[in-house]
Amino acid sequence: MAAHEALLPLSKLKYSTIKEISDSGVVLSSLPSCYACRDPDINGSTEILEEEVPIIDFSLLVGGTAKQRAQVIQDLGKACRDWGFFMVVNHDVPKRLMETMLDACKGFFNMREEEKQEYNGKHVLDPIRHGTSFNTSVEKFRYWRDYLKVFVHPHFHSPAKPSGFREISLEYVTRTREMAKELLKAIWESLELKPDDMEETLDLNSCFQILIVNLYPPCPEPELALGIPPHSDHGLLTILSENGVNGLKVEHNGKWVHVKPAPNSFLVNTGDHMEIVSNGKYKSVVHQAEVNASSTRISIATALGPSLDTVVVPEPQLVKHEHQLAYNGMKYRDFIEHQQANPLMDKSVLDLLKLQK
Ligand SMILES: O=C(O)CCC(=O)C(=O)O
Ligand SMILES: [Fe+2]
Repeated sequence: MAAHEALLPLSKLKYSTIKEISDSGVVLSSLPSCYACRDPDINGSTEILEEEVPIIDFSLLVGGTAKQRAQVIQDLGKACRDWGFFMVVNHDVPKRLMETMLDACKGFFNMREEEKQEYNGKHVLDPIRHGTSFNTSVEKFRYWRDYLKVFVHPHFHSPAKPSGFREISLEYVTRTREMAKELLKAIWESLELKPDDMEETLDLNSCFQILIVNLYPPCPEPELALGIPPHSDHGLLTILSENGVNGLKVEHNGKWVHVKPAPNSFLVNTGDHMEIVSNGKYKSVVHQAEVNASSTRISIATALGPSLDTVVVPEPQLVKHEHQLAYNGMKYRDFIEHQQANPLMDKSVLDLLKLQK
């Protein structure tokens, strides 16, 4: 890329993905203007909080004594109330599976652009989508990120290539779904709701699960760009792992916290549907992904929600206690479509459902 291409506006950019830019072999001395989505004078001054995120020991939840399980449920409740975010350690997803899944994801992004493009530019509810930024048809700027999004439950989908991706991703999403369901059950209990009601209320047998793989290649001026802008996730819980390169920031008490996960841990955040079903007791957490100048970051997010046809409303028991209904419901499919078809921004769809307090 010639030096002057760094100044080109979006409409003139000849590369379609970040991977293509970084593979082109030209060293970018500055960021192409269409990726300069933030003003360092403003963003540089947002306060960063150095705080440890809550840690949940999964082994004590599923294999501990009754007392230990009760303590983890209490800790989960506190993490959801105070943060909407926690790190899960001692889980039962094999380390080897986490590693092979990362390799399979690298394999996908390393395929030729023409092979990946088979999945480009389709409807936001298509079961397999590869793309760049978030939604380039509605964005003013681009984000420094390529993605692969795959619907994996109740119907499992997978790109046909690279070889092995289907088998590995099936195992990965199955194991992470089982873990997410255990966490959901415990969170439900922390709200003092009956666990038996959860499956039915959220139609979890047909729960919607999506796999999102994010690729963030090194960026020439990372302080001007973003991988993903501040947003909340649409589901109940999102389970995230990464390739050892940090970049996630979560909002906590009005400030940003850099998250540095322990090796082999999962990062878990509450989504908009957790906020709705809990009648606002457990808020979905706003988070963003930063990029850096030296290393490629890959994150693997898998989000679990109710079934696509469910209209989640606040649990009646919680409304009774708090004497006020805080949210309207919306069919989950419509909620997702709305979020994916518009610029990604904080809690924009959830805000539509909020009732005046
Ligand atoms: O890459 C990350 O750390 C965050 C990804 C994310 O927020 C998402 O995929 O919704
Ligand atoms: Fe997210």
